[in-house]
Amino acid sequence: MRNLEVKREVSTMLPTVWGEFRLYLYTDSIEHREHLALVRGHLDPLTAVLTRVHSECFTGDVLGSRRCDCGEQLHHALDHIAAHGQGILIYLRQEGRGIGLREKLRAYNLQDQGLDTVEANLALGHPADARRYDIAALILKDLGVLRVRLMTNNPQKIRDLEALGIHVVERVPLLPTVYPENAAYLSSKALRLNHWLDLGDLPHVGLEQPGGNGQKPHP
Ligand SMILES: Nc1nc2c(ncn2[C@@H]2O[C@H](COP(=O)(O)OP(=O)(O)OP(=O)(O)O)[C@@H](O)[C@H]2O)c(=O)[nH]1
Ligand SMILES: [Zn+2]
Repeated sequence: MRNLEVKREVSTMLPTVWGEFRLYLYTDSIEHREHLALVRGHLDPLTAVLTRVHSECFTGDVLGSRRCDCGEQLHHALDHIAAHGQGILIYLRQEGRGIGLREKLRAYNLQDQGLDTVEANLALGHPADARRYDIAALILKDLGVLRVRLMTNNPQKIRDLEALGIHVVERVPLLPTVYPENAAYLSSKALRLNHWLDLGDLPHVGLEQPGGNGQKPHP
């Protein structure tokens, strides 16, 4: 089998609502997908860099879907990087936990019939999570980054990056808002995928907060 490599194809400046970033476009040598790294500030190889490794979610990231917390996590990660003045967001093209958009939308229909996010993937003949982080590790190494403060709630992502030679010196939580439309999905992430999410501690909108004092909208 061919060795996985990433190739830096283009680097350009990108002014955004979160300020100015350098945007790198990489291709991988296996599936020839285009992955992105958005870099703010000077990356000091001796300092652990505030980093988000984000998996593509067209419905959440672009359309603002409330079925999931992806769009909010993306924006929170960019808020943190902007506030810190330095950091990296890697955008991996592994839509739908690696099963692709078409299959994710089919999985949504199964979830509407009562399956949870894991059961729906399995019913369609896919693994619960088909993602890989080796491309992210190679991009970080290409950028000279071996130590990160990783913005995530996903313990598996940390284990995978550590196994690939990226030292996660700190986990920075990304706490989503609980809406009626994503409550079941967030609790499946906690219970079935072991994410560090305690729904009782999260801000709730349009739902009674379990053990809390009612509605607390996200600022
Ligand atoms: N198959 C499937 N994929 C989903 C579903 N909801 C979100 N996704 C995808 O899941 C990926 C994001 O994964 P998450 O589990 O939300 O988060 P994570 O990246 O593992 O963990 P964090 O670092 O904490 O965000 C994106 O690729 C989304 O498209 C779903 O119900 N089914
Ligand atoms: Zn999503």
